[in-house]
Amino acid sequence: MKRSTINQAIKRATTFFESNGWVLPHNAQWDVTDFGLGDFQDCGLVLVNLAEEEEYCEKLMYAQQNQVTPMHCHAQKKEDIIVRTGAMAIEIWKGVPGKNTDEIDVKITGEYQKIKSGDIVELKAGERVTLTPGLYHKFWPTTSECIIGEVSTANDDVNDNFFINADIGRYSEIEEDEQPLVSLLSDH
Ligand SMILES: O=C(CO)[C@@H](O)[C@H](O)CO
Repeated sequence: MKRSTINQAIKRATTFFESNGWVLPHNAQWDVTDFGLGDFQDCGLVLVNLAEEEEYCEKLMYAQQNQVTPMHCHAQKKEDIIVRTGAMAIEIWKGVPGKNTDEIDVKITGEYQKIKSGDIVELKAGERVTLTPGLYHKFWPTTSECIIGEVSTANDDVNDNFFINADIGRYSEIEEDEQPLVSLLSDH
């Protein structure tokens, strides 16, 4: 991924965060990824790790319409994915996508709902979904821009992301075509 694309994504996310009243700490831990696929606009995510503790983690994320965070699950992490501004869709599977279309009980905005494995759940600002370990998920904004929160148990992006697409690498290789605006989590 080009450093210029990363810089531009950070500028755009910052503008949208600010215009929606989200103030970041001076030492914000930025993480921008195209998941190693080289097509950031279609498959990418901007993340800021707000708190990363042994017991819990909080992130703020930004994506544009139809920019997908690809299908993955976590073996350890339980997370709430929360729409802060805008709206998004999230596809949820009980196990490996396509294999199981059973009904599953998923907590949506604090209340269990029965959905079919593989269903796409639409969430608008203020709404959240609780993803337990093993639930595969893929999400994308349905509005031009979207701020997405994540509150979870311990986060380990190096060892606890299991993507369906074997070509995916969680952190992108960076092509240094201009000076970094900020250093990313993956830079150190
Ligand atoms: O868990 C999520 C989204 O479900 C993010 O925190 C990961 O960083 C994506 O790889």
